Amino acid sequence: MTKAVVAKNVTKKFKLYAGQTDRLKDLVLPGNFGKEFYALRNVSFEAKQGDIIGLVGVNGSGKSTLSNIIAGIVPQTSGSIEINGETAIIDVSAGLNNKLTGRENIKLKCLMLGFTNKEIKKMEPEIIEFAELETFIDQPVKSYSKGMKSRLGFSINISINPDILIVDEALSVGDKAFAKKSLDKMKEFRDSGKTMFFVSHSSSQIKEFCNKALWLEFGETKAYGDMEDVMKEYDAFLKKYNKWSKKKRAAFREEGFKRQSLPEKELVTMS
Ligand SMILES: Nc1ncnc2c1ncn2[C@@H]1O[C@H](COP(=O)(O)OP(=O)(O)OP(=O)(O)O)[C@@H](O)[C@H]1O
Repeated sequence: MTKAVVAKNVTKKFKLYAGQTDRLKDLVLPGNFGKEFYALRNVSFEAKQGDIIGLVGVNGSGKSTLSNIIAGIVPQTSGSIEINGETAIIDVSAGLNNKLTGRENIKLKCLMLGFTNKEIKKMEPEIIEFAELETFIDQPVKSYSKGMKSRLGFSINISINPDILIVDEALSVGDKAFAKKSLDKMKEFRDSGKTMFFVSHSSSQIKEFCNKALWLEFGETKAYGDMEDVMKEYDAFLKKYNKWSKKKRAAFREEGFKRQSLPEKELVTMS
């Protein structure tokens, strides 16, 4: 079967600065100011065409960073990622232009993807109807609520029918009815044999929806493979994690954060 995405040792480093002075020094002076921080480290996986992959992990584990790299929004620092096909990302901040109206945003996004004016005119009513924005579509997006923006972003990105769809917590905003409608639309997309990455804090959504899962912990791969195997392990971890005291959770995060700040050569393989 065709490979949709092949990631090899994908690593994303950010620089953390103690303050603005450090940031400026790092820009203009020789030497190294600020502290390197690994948002992702050596993440490798293969997704076949038609795979629906759930990205799981506690807050800050690197799910959004990986989503943005797969979508081509941010580059990785090292490692490689091969993407076979057109990607689109749906996330709560949706990448909409606030100064433009809803309708202009639809046009802009579709033009950027190479659709013709005729094709856009045909797609437009469907996008507006799905987003339930008929009355507001000619208002600037800056006047929209978070839920309205998220509905518009969802509707545009699913309608352009990409080969690979990345959905980052898109169902967490807005009302239940829209979440259900979106999930149904995503099922249609899945059943047409497309590839999808699905970030959700809801284990049950991942279980309902995905055939594979990638569990990230502090930017590293904790497990990847068959959804049932990975989710069994992840749910067992969550059960344990949720019972921990605040202090124990903070210590766990502190330990992880320390590890994410370690240079590659000092890293010992995670158990
Ligand atoms: N631009 C940035 N500069 C510095 N650090 C960043 C940047 N973007 C993300 N990070 C850090 O990288 C780590 C991974 O963040 P990311 O948002 O990918 O995690 P996540 O698993 O999606 O989290 P959540 O579930 O809370 O959305 C976090 O520690 C975050 O603070």
